Amino acid sequence: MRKAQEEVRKVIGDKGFVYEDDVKQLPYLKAVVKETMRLQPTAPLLIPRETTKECYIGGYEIPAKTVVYVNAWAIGRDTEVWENPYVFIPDRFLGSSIDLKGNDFELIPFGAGRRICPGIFMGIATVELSLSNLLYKFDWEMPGGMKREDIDVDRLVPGLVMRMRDALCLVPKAYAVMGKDA
Ligand code: HEM
Repeated sequence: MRKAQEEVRKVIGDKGFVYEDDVKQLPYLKAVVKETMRLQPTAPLLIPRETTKECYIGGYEIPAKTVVYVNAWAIGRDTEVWENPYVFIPDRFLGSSIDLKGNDFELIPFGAGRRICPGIFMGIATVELSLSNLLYKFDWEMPGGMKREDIDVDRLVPGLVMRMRDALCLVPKAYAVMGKDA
């Protein structure tokens, strides 16, 4: 978090607010978003699909009208694709051409192909913009007595959409930004 925060505060300076156009100057923050979506894709099994006709996937015969799930969560943790897949390393995306747009099948939190999420650009922009402003404007601390080890990001409520079982509560401390919009 500290590295992403330093980046955004350095790039935005005293401007007072991070705007959509500024985000392209925040490669580390973008890498943090990708790395988060790799490890914790919002829809771990995407949206179920049904085959319209018999087909073969990876050598397996799939009859017509079969419901198929694509496990984006498992792909994001595949040891054959990712080095140290269980470790949160945003730097792996710096200088890498892997994006979120469904071109790179090892990272598909928005799906891929004809039924890819049509809200992908709005989704990415919303996450990047809100995260960058939250890091720009506030310092974040654990609530009294809580330690990093007390947070288990893999303790989840099962469902179509991934959500932590224990809500993550952090304490914001306003950071003085001396800008026109502050
Ligand atoms: C971070 C934000 C978002 C994430 C992670 C996300 C993720 C996804 C995923 C994984 C799918 C299934 C794709 C597939 O099966 O290949 C999907 C489908 C869809 N998403 Fe999103 N989405 C996000 C934001 C949005 C927004 C902002 C909208 C609309 C404004 C939207 C509208 C839809 C719709 C309508 C579908 C169904 C598409 C279809 O089946 O043809 N999503 N999304």
